[in-house]
Amino acid sequence: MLDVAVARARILEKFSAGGSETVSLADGCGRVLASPLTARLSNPPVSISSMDGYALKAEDAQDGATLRIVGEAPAGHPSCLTVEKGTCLRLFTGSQIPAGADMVMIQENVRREGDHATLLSAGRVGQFIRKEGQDFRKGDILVPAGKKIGPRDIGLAAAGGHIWLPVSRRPRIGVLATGDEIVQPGDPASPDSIVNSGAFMITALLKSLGADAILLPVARDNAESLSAAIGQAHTLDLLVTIGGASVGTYDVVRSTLEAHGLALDFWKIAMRPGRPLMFGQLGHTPVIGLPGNPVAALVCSLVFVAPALRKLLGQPVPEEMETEAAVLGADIGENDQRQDFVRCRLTPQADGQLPQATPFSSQDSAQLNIFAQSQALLIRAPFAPAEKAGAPCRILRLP
Ligand SMILES: Nc1nc2c(c(=O)[nH]1)N[C@H]1C(S)=C(S)[C@@H](COP(=O)(O)OP(=O)(O)OC[C@H]3O[C@@H](n4cnc5c(N)ncnc54)[C@H](O)[C@@H]3O)O[C@H]1N2
Ligand code: MOO
Repeated sequence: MLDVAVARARILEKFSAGGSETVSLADGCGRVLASPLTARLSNPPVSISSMDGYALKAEDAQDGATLRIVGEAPAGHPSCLTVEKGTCLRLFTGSQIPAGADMVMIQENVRREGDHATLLSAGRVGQFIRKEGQDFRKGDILVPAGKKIGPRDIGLAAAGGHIWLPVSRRPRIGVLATGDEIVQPGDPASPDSIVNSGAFMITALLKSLGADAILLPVARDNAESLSAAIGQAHTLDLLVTIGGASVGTYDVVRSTLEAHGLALDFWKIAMRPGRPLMFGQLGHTPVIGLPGNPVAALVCSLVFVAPALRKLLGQPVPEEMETEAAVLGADIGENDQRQDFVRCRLTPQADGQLPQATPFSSQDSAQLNIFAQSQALLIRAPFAPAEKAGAPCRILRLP
C-alpha cells in the first residue's frame, strides 16, 4: 500500500493554477487574489490632521502663547492660506494640513476668544499629523497573490484605489456520491438507507475553501447510472467520487471509470481512515475516489483534495502536510502499518504550553457525532510505538 506522503505528492503534481477573472471590489471577499495588488495612490494622499484642533508652527507652540486664527479648513475643503509665524488655522480630523504648519494643537488644549487662540500646553513638530503615505505609498504591494481576500483586504484595496480585483477562477469540482443505499437528507427514512452526509460535507468544505463545488445527483451501484454522472466529468477541474471504491461486489466506481478511460494512478493507501483512496485521470480531468465512510471521506479531503484545490487556486502548498505540535492527553498503543488520523479532543494548556490531544475511545469512520466533537486529528506514523500521556505528538486541526 502506498505511503500517505507519496500519495499526496502524486496527486499534487497533477494540479496547477487554473485561470483568473476580474470581479468587482464588492464581490471580492472570499476569493483568492490572482496577482499582487499594488497601491494606485498613497494613503493618506496628503498630510492630514488626526484630531479636531488648530494647525500651527511648532516654534509657536508655547504654553500660554496667543495666536491669530487666519481661517478654517473642514475635511474635504483645504485652505489655500499659509500658516505664518504667530498664526494658526482651525481644522478638523481628516483636514489637509495647510502650508506653513507642522503640527496640530488639539482643541481641548486651546481657549478660543473670537479670532484668537490661546494655547494651554506646549507642542512639538508632527504632533497629530498623519503624514502623506504613512499607511502606504503609491506602488506598494498591498495584498500578495494567492491570498484569500478577507474584509480587511477589501478595505485596503479600496483605500489603494481599486474597484476591480483579479481573482483565481473558482475551480469547478463535482462531488458524486454513489450507492444504492444512499438517500438525500430529508428523504423518507427507511431501515435500509444511509443518508448522503458525505457529499454534503465535502461540498461544504470545498465551497468554504473557494471552490465552485457541485453536488451531483447520487449515482447507483451500476455502470449505467455511474456512466451518466461520469459523462459530465470533462466540464470539471476535478471529479470527487464517494464510496464504491472498496473490494465489495457492488463497488463498481473504479471499474466503471476505467471502462470510460480512467488512467488509474493508484488505488489503496496506507492510511486510516482512508485505505480505499483512488486517484486517476479521466481525459483532462483528475478523479479522486474517496472512501464511502463519511469520516474517511472528509479526512481524505483535508489531506488530498484541499491542497489540490489550493493549487488550482494558485495558492502556495507546502510540500508536507501542515501539522502542529501537541502532547498526548492519554496513553496510546502501538500503530500498525497504516498512518493513523485519530479523532481527538484538544485541551488548551497554560500559556506557552502545547495543547493536549486526547483520542476519542471510538474511532469508527462512520461516526459523525464524535467527528463533529473532535477538534483535531492526531497523526501517527506507520508502526509508531506505544506512547505515554505527555509525550510529544503532531496534530492536524479540523475546520
Ligand atoms: N473486505 C473489506 N471490506 C472493506 C475494506 C477492505 O479493505 N476490505 N475497507 C473498508 C474501508 S477502510 C472503508 S473506508 C470502506 C469504504 O468502502 P467504499 O469506498 O467502497 O464505500 P462503500 O462501501 O460504498 O461505503 C462504505 C460505508 O459508507 C456509507 N456511505 C457511502 N457513501 C456515503 C455518503 N455519501 N454519505 C454517507 N455515507 C456513505 C455506505 O453506506 C457504507 O456504510 O470499506 C470497508 N470495507
Ligand atoms: O479506512 Mo476506512 O477508510 O474508514 O475505515
